[in-house]
Amino acid sequence: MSKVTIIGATGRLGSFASHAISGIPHVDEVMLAGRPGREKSLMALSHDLTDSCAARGTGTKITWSTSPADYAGSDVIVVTSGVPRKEGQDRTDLALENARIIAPIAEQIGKYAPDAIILMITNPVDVMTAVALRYSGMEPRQVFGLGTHLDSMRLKVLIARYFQVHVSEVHTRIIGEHGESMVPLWSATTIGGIRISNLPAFSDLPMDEMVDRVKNSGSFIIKNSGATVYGPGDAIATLVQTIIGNENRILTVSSYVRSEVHDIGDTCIGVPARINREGVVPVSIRIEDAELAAFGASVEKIRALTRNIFEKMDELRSSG
Ligand SMILES: NC(=O)C1=CN([C@@H]2O[C@H](COP(=O)(O)OP(=O)(O)OC[C@H]3O[C@@H](n4cnc5c(N)ncnc54)[C@H](O)[C@@H]3O)[C@@H](O)[C@H]2O)C=CC1
Ligand SMILES: O=C([O-])CC(=O)C(=O)O
Repeated sequence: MSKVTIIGATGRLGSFASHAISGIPHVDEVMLAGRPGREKSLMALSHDLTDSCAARGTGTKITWSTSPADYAGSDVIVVTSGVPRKEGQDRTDLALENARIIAPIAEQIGKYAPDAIILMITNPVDVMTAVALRYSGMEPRQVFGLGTHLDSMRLKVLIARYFQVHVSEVHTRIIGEHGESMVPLWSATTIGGIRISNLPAFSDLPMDEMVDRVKNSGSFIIKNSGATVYGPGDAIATLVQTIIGNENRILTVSSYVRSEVHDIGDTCIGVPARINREGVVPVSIRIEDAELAAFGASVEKIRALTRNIFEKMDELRSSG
């Protein structure tokens, strides 16, 4: 029996992610969670998703709750609660506002579902993963964020199109911040198992344009359609399936890094990590000098922002 809870389920991303998760094999229950006052919306969504499961012929049970006590028994808890950015904003602009929303949610998860695995989505996702880790009191392996998994998928599609190959032939990773300082690992990019730099077309590859397109993907979609929904929603479902199916895949997610990448760490940031039912553990890697310098800068940026948010949260709490 597997139960997956989505906190923030009435939101644009939360509702589509709930739909995607309800189709994962061996997910028996999807619980839609939200704040008191959202009962009608949660109930209506649960009816709609139940109809969807009936139409797809799946037996997934859809439940809903506004009580954190009902987080109990969850194997995975996906958190999408919080404010999304508006056109012109950077994800980091949301840090304090969303930390104030995520901290109490994380405390309730730590209280009622201390054995669950938390998948953090709320932006800025690296900082919110650290907030969830701190306030849930859970172990680092139990708390991770969507990180640069979606960015890696966005880059993968661009590379596949350029080389006119099926996406499954491309392996690539973006590490670091889910944001401006993200770092593409061209040294870890292969096509059909061949390192990309060994292919003749590599010298003409518009690498900077491709990375800019990935960096601007979220803001482009938000500007023109209001929110990113299907890309992150299906990426969330992939991660949930990897946990529930105990798949041991290595995906690039925001995880607490100690020393796995050239001893740089003490922050939550996007790195390759092994994911299974026990949770998420970063994989030790060595990368090229230029990539390392960029990753170091990205870690410093996120570590400084995270510390700043922790200090502000401490001040807010001590002033009542
Ligand atoms: N990491 C990633 O790749 C992605 C992250 N996101 C992030 O996910 C979050 C949600 O995005 P959307 O679903 O588009 O937003 P939305 O506005 O449609 O939904 C927000 C959800 O949060 C809840 N919420 C808002 N304020 C709250 C509060 N004070 N306490 C408790 N719950 C509250 C709302 O009830 C709603 O369920 C944003 O922070 C967004 O930036 C979105 C897409 C991709
Ligand atoms: O861009 C945003 O704010 C939402 C997000 O993180 C993404 O889709 O990459």
